[in-house]
Amino acid sequence: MDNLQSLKRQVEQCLLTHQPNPQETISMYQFHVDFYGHLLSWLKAQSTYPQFYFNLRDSAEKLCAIGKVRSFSEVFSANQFVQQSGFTLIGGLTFDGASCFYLPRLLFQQQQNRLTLSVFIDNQVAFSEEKAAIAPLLDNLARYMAFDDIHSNRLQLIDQAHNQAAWCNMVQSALQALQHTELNKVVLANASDFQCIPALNAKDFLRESELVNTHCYHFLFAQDAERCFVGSSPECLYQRQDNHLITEALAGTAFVHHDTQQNQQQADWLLHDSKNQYENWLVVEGICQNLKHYAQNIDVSPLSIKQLRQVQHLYRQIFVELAPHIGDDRCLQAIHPTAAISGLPQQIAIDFIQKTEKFDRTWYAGTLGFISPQRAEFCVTIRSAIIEHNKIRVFAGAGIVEGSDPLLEWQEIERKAMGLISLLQSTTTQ
Ligand SMILES: C=C(O[C@H]1C=CC=C(C(=O)O)[C@@H]1O)C(=O)O
Ligand SMILES: [Mg+2]
Repeated sequence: MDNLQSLKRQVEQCLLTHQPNPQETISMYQFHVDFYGHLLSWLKAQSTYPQFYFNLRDSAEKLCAIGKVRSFSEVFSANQFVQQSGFTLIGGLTFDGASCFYLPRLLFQQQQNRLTLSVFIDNQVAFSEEKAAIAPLLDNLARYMAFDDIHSNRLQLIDQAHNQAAWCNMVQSALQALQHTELNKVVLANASDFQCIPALNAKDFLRESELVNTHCYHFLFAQDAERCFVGSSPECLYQRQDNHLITEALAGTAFVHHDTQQNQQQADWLLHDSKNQYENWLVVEGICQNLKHYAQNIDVSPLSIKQLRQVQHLYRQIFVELAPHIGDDRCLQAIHPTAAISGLPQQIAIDFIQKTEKFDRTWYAGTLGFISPQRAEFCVTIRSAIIEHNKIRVFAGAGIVEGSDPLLEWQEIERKAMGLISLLQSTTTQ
């Protein structure tokens, strides 16, 4: 018997015997099975929202969730709930810092081929209502939907928040601000809207991205059936195990060449280029400044290179020993948004972005991940897109510092966007 069928039976059985315990506001039931399917193919067959998928960059671990039992619009209360209940919350922060954390109805955690399903039941709601809410999820629990090939889907560029000329003007005004104000760095971004024929399924798209955009986090967050935020990001906001936190500065970019020798030359150039070194160092400085009040110790690794499919980046890890009782609410608020996506000084950069960019970043350059009592992990939601019916909006940004060349920064954002766009056939370029 398929293992999801067996999971479904176990959950059904459990609901038959569930006795709401007045001491327990929320009950959690956990089930374990071997699993050889793909959680995105399972998610594709589900019709309950919100939907969440998080494939971790540095380990063979995936989280996948549907439905919602509790939500938290403040990180403080989200963290408090995690500490008190011991449950895992998923979600994150938009670029602007709006918080969206929740306890899902069903949470799958996959480690290699081992799958754990947690089912949450709210004891503050009549059990008959809970059963009625869970029934449609149970109906679909053992279902998958095969992935469709997306290679023949065609993309046509229909609009851009900033075309090349407008982008260059925007970078020029940032360069002026760098000269005449306290601003040291600002990360500017663009949004490109494509029509996709036929309409694109976000799960097919992310599956394709997982296959080729390796060494990345892969994430999907759909609050409803209308639109879905997806992406494959190389950047970790932080990972925490007890009071050991690792964060990073990923900033400074060169293209990737197919020729190995030329690629190595690019990497060598990037490692020694002062503009890119400065772009990266400001991220380290921003993170260290913001974390110093919460840390007992901070160590910064030497510069290295993170190679991706289209671009390569300067990369430093930052190892932090947190002071006692510092929760993920403080960590998130201290680290997000880093100077890799906002700039430095942080508030001046954010103000500049808000008055200059002609689109709303929403979840682009935000963060998604999970919080549990022992561990937490979040990625920075760059290299991302919003898929809405037959439209896809792709985001890409670049750090502007003294010495930035507007046209080179344009090429940089276009190349970053290619990480996702190249998964489909692009028929128009501007
Ligand atoms: C803001 C983005 O990239 C950041 C991460 C790595 C390198 C960057 C850069 O070199 O400009 C950016 O700071 C993006 O991809 O949208
Ligand atoms: Mg750059």
